[in-house]
Amino acid sequence: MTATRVLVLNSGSSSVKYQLLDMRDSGRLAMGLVERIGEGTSRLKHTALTTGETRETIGPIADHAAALKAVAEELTKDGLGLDSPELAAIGHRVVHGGQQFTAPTVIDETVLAEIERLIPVAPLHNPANLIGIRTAQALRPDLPQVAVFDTAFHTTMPESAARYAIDVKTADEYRIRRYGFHGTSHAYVSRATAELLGRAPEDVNVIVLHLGNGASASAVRGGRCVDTSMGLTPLEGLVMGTRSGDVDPAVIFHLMRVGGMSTDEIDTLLNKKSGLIGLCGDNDMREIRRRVDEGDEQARLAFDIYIHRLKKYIGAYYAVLGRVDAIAFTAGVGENAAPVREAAVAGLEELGLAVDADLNAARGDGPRLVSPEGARVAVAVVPTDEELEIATQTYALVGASHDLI
Ligand SMILES: Nc1ncnc2c1ncn2[C@@H]1O[C@H](COP(=O)(O)OP(=O)(O)O)[C@@H](O)[C@H]1O
Ligand SMILES: CC(=O)OP(=O)(O)O
Ligand SMILES: [Mg+2]
Repeated sequence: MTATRVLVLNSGSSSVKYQLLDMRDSGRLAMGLVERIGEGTSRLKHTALTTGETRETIGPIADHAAALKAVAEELTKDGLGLDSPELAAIGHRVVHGGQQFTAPTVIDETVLAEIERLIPVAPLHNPANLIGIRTAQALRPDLPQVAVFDTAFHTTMPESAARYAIDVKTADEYRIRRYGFHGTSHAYVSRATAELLGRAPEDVNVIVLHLGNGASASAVRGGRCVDTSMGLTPLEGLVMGTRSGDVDPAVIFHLMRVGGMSTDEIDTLLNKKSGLIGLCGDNDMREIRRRVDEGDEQARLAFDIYIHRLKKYIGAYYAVLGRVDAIAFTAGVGENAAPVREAAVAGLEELGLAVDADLNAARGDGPRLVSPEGARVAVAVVPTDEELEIATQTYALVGASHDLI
């Protein structure tokens, strides 16, 4: 039997998203999400697309290993268990791959050691990714496990964009540079945007705005990333759900010297208690918009700061690219929050940027244009699909060799 299925695991700091796909037609067989891992009331939502059935389980799931075992049990109930001979590989999202990993990679002990070495620069993400890999290896030791790195797409950035202006010797010793993240999404969305325009990716310059709980922008010239807003870690750049994005680094010295705060306290402050939640107590854009519409001043200011930063990056990447064919909004906020898209391009008509109010307000599933007809720069909503991209890259790497077995 030819093995054509790929299981994709996207392990976040407190969640696991997963999809099982059949790569003959890239169709989804099952998908789901485990949320609030390690909290009292974890939630597993599983959908078998083969039957259309959805099951939801609420109850404690102590850690990522327990979460993956619960996922494996759900798949087994639908006859899609991990013991299936049709499974060709398991693909894992790995957030930090440093400079070394520029492409999807079959995981061995050396790769695992490198992912582990990078934990200090992705403390929220790489540990969860490692547990996902080790648990999957224990369940199917015979299968190829593939790492698809968030950082890989950004390794094409020129040194002028990737380097910080700090002492070269120190930077090299500690490998301090801009790595960038969400690369799988930036790659998928920039390609899908070119397709939406009916043009080859090589001919198109796109600014991709990945606005989820974590958020990042990238400048993509002819299919290659030339700049991105996240840096050494996923803390830099845009205002996010709980992360500050850009701050003057001296804020940290000030909090240490004057505020008496420890390194860990400042790390937690900037990664978990800042961004939208730090500014107004909510990190969900739906709730923030509801409060703005009710006249809540604090939510209004949080929204305005979020938009101001976004607009600065649009302007910066416009300048980096010189010519922009499209701006693509993606991820939870980018795909769903029409007021964010409208506000982000408001006043940029001189740059050829605008949204059509009706198109922008309309809902839709697939990629779509929201700019007025004939606009110089296309403004698009392009749903991301990191799991499909990971499955495609995983199968491209191992599918062909597996067929020979
Ligand atoms: N209908 C909506 N309107 C506005 N914002 C939304 C909507 N749906 C989701 N979001 C936003 O998307 C965020 C989650 O985005 P997502 O890309 O799933 O993030 P992550 O992958 O980082 O968990 C939510 O926190 C919320 O702010
Ligand atoms: C790298 C990163 O920020 O990922 P996420 O948005 O999933 O937290
Ligand atoms: Mg995400």
